Amino acid sequence: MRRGLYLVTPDLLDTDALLAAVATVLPARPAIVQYRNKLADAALKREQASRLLALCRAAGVPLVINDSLALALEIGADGAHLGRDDGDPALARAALGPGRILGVSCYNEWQRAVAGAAAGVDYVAFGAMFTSSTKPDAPRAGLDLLTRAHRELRLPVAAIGGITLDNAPALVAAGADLLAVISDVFSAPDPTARAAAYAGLFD
Ligand SMILES: Cc1ncc(COP(=O)(O)OP(=O)(O)O)c(N)n1
Ligand SMILES: Cc1nc(C(=O)O)sc1CCOP(=O)(O)O
Ligand SMILES: [Mg+2]
Repeated sequence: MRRGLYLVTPDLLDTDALLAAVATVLPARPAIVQYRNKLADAALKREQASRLLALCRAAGVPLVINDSLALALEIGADGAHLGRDDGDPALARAALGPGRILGVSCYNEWQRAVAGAAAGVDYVAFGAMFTSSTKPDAPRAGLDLLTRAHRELRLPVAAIGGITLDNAPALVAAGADLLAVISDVFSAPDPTARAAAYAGLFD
């Protein structure tokens, strides 16, 4: 897995608008795109995820599905991202096989990262690193968790929550390999340039 920007999609119900938004940032070669939509129903999620998969495949960028291992398997996505209520990572690893990406949310809990590593995940994610307008009530995680995970787990470390181009260098310095971002890229005046600037942090 490459280090770099980990783009998470905004909650758009207009599928053409969603695809256009992601197409705009793919030239910046994000390390991963995650399909996340908290507003869509199951049928719309299936349609959006399938069309995003085709788009990301054409660009050579892996697409990971948030919340649903079943949807990831159904559409043949490149992986799944599981939160606290999204199932057992060890079972997900077995279902995905070794070749696809599995990530877990660890919030501010070190033990979740240790358990994820034991279950064979491909990355562990900590957050919220900063106050997030997308998820204002997310508990905050310290930079020390990134550093500890970088030192003690042989896994890529993702950071999420309130990340901006201004605070991102501190996360990379602390040990983050992946910067998971929604609003700072998709709400930027020039999302392509903003995504490229994130990629530049890993040169
Ligand atoms: C890379 C990454 N890290 C954490 C999350 C949060 O996942 P989760 O806890 O399942 O919360 P929701 O995203 O479903 O609101 C994530 N999506 N991606
Ligand atoms: C989806 C999500 N999960 C978080 C966590 O802390 O687990 S924070 C978050 C929102 C990320 O969006 P933005 O880049 O706009 O802050
Ligand atoms: Mg989730």
